[in-house]
Amino acid sequence: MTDPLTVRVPLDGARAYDILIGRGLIDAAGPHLAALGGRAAGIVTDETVAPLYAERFRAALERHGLRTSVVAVEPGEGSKSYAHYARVCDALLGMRIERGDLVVALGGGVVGDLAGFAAATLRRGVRFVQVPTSLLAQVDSSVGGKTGINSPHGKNLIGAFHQPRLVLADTAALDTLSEREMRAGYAEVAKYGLIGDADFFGWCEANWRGIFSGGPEREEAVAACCRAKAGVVTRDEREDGERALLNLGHTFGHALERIVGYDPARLVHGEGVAIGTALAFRFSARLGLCAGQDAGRVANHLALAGLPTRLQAVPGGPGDADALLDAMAQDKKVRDGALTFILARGIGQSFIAPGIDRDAVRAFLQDELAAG
Ligand SMILES: O=C(O)C(=O)C[C@@H](O)[C@H](O)[C@H](O)COP(=O)(O)O
Repeated sequence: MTDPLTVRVPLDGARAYDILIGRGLIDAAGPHLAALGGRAAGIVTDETVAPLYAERFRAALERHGLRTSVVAVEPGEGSKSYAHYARVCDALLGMRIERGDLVVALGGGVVGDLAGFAAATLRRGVRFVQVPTSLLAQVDSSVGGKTGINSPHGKNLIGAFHQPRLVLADTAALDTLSEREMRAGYAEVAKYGLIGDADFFGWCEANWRGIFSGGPEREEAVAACCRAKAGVVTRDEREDGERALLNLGHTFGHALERIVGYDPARLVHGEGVAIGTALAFRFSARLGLCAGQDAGRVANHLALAGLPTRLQAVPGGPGDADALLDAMAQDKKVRDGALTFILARGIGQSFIAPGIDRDAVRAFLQDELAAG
């Protein structure tokens, strides 16, 4: 393999860590994990990823003296549940994973969030490594230490901040991703441009096909997103301020995921984010904050990449405006009962907008639903 790109997340002292990005890192993982110390690695994965990579990954670690065991959950958001969390914790305990050992997430965002939460709580905290195998996890969820599971009340409502010690993003793993999962991850790539980097969004408009097809644009995009996220997380690790910007599109998106019961046949996270991002821009335009032209440009680009941008695109329907508002009421950004949205003054000019009036949101959603 060629030398991977490295992005540093410069948190305090020993909590700083590297994100390595490149093709072939799954097979080359041994020395990187062995260098962290520990005798054993408890690998958490899912039943789609396991047959593709688990044996190769285990062999790579065992060649470097690590004892390995694997627990695989069902693929999909449904595994971010109390029942699966308990199963994973008990499996890791059954493997005798100690505090000095490693819990490793080998998979997409669901596996990373679930394994990370298990690592955060097992023996009150075991060291954790992310080996993300989806675009979404490589550009976003594997970095920054947000871990957790869903509740019937809403998305990611039970969780902990637990930073990984290392992230290995093997971009060759994306070659086996379905077109749909690739698109879903791309919604988070575009998000980084829309939050604070208009040039990066322009670059995405020109280069997104290369990310999908596995050209050098793929590593460039993963590194650009990780660099942006590393900066935000280092400045505001626990989301007291700026980090909330990373939630662009997520207030609407999480509500949609809850409405479909986290059913991946209807909606996956990135699709919810794509619809939510288009809505956030149209809502900003309606409030007179950003030009309608910008909202149109965002929706056009997401649609060109094959992503949904309208509520009506949710199979089985998105519920009515009140159902959506009800789902949003449990958003973690709610303060004193009022909704906080991430809105935009233009492309690359997102900002945190607290105290958003529910009636304004209801009227907007009703118009969106009526637009057909
Ligand atoms: O890392 C963050 O901070 C994010 O908000 C990134 C999001 O894209 C990601 O989906 C995150 O897991 C959502 O977190 P939540 O706090 O809104 O549940």
